[in-house]
Amino acid sequence: MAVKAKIAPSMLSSDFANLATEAERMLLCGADWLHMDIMVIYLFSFEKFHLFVLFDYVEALAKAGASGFTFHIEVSKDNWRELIQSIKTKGMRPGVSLKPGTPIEEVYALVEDENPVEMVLIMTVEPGFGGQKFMPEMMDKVRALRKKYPSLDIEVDGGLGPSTIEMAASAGANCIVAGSSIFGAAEPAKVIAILRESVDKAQGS
Ligand SMILES: O=C(CO)[C@@H](O)[C@H](O)COP(=O)(O)O
Ligand SMILES: [Fe+2]
Repeated sequence: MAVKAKIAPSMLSSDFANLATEAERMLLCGADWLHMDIMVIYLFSFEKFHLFVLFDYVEALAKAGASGFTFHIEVSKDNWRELIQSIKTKGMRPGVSLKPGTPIEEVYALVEDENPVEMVLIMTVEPGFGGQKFMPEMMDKVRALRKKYPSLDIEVDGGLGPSTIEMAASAGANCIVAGSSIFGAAEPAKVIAILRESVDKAQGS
């Protein structure tokens, strides 16, 4: 079953002093979603972090009008069921993300649960900052996931642009996060169109 292309400019590469204007500009350029990374530096214990802070963010993001909330499996191993439920209760789409070193098998339970995530985000760089090099070896994870779940939204994030999109799209990714390749382009609309065409072609739509 073909899945729809979703192109999501990563606001981490935008002009932070003009976020609203940048967001509007991306939507006018054809973006489907806006991708916001939230990185929390915590100075207390890991357990306290995931018990209190993560759920506070669900509340805050819902209030701010987010349509989806994707959490990292690495910090949610013990409470992902409650997290998915609270994201859905707040009217957002739940997604799970995994870092390059995390095996893809770790998210299968979340996709197959009776109250499942609706998207899996495969990081194609180490989380942290924009402008890093795409990791092609992550495409094995994308292929494995697409083979198992033909209609799942599979997102990739990190180093995506016109020179790497073929690898991601042909492996089966349909949701594409791109920061520097879009915000650094003279014509962002063209880059968004190239990313979309590549996904559409691979999906046969
Ligand atoms: O989550 C992250 C980085 O941690 C990303 O969303 C980057 O912001 C993507 O930027 P590019 O690699 O596309 O420049
Ligand atoms: Fe990101």
